[in-house]
Amino acid sequence: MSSCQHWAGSPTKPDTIYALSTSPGKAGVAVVRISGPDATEVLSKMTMRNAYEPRRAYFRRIHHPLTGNLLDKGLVLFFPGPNSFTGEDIIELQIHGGNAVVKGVLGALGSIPSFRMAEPGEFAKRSFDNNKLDLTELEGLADLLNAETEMQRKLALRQAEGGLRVPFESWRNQIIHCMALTEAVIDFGEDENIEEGVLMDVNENIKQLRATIVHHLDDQHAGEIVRNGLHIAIMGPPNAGKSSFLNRLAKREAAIVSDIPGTTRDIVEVTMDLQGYPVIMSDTAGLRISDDQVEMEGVKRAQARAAVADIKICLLPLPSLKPTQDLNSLQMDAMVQQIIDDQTILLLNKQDLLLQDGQHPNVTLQPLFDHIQAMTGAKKVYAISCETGQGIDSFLKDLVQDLEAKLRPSLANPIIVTQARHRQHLENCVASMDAYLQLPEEEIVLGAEELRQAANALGRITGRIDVEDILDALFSQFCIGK
Ligand SMILES: Nc1nc2c(ncn2[C@@H]2O[C@H](COP(=O)(O)OP(=O)(O)OP(=O)(O)O)[C@@H](O)[C@H]2O)c(=O)[nH]1
Ligand SMILES: [K+]
Ligand SMILES: [Mg+2]
Repeated sequence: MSSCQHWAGSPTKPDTIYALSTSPGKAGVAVVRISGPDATEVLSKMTMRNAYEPRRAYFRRIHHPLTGNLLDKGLVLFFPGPNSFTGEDIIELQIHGGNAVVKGVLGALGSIPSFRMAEPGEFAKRSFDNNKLDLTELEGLADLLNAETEMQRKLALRQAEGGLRVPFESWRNQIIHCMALTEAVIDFGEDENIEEGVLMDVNENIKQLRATIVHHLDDQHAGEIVRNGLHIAIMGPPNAGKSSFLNRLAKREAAIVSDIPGTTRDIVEVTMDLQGYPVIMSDTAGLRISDDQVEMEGVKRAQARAAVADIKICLLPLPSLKPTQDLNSLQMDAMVQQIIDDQTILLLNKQDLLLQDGQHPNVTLQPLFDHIQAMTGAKKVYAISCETGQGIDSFLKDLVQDLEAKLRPSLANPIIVTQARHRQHLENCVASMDAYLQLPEEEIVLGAEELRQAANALGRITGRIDVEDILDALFSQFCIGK
């Protein structure tokens, strides 16, 4: 047995890292990934063979690299750097997914001095450090691992494949080119070495680029909505059936339902997949003035949630609106009315009670709809029943249709902002370009500085500039082995 000397780390040589890349727990197959300078060496030792062709699977006995004990049998693959995920040599061991097998293999790798267990996201970090992926691609990869709905998956995949890196880097290069031309004019003046009209061309380029970026920012926040979920708040007076509504959509008893007004206090959130759109639906406390301090805190939270929601749904108990009586006598609670705006959808609930009454089975609700819409300024009105489910499908159908109409054009755009971070830097970039365009020609030195700022803003998105703080936050989202 050769001594451990071979494996000794050195200050210049990075550690070889390893991790279980599949989920821990009993499974048919477990994948262990190894990346770093000693990866190929350990493959030879563990399989007692050399000469592996890249990216081919070999069925091998897998031994402890130091003691030679047999650990398992499985497939091994070799991905030579730099054309691997991390840019380093990578070995993948596909072993049996039993706890003891995995523990044995990880333990064996851990016994090698230059080897250590990877930190969460460390494979991805190495790939970034070796310029295999930029920051937007890494973010896309993280989003892909977190994707819950079809839309999220598509968007994340597009970004992980360089959908943002390519255009953002090209924009940045254009600005840098403009900046270089500007600096040439500063250094040499407009003498014979510099073509005439250079600054005019620069201005024209910057104007066009500015228009392009502004166009991309005008996107209804479609990418951010798909990535983070659409926030819908359910509001209304006590006992309107808000919690019943949430439960019906969630298809489970997520919130407590009772005939006691003031049942819900805390906000109850349910995430759901609405035809590929991720939605975060919040049930809130019934709006009313109460002596109960806890209930009032719930009402405060409801109002705060309404203020930040993308869509507000207000439930009202339909029987209480007395649809057969004189509509002009209709009164609405001030607190409820206050929360309704032109983006609010009104759902008049408990329609079943109206029909059950038998007194007015054929009553048309249209005059009531029109009246209440005019009175509140709401966007749309529907009659529903959480008891029978009546009307809920047609409401949902319209909701998805509206959503599609609003978001689809932006989602079809290949360059789509998916994070507030991107938006912020793009806005900064536009602001610097504006500052540049407003400067008189004599202020060319300041102008060059503005262009530098504009380029830096884009560099921050792709991770060319000031990345450490973002990286720490990002890599901590990855699990170990990614
Ligand atoms: N008949 C009938 N009863 C309903 C319907 N929706 C809800 N209810 C009943 O109305 C009562 C109140 O329902 P909840 O869902 O607790 O109402 P809420 O708006 O969440 O009430 P708070 O949390 O107290 O504000 C319960 O007894 C429900 O069973 C409906 O469509 N038809
Ligand atoms: K209730
Ligand atoms: Mg409730």
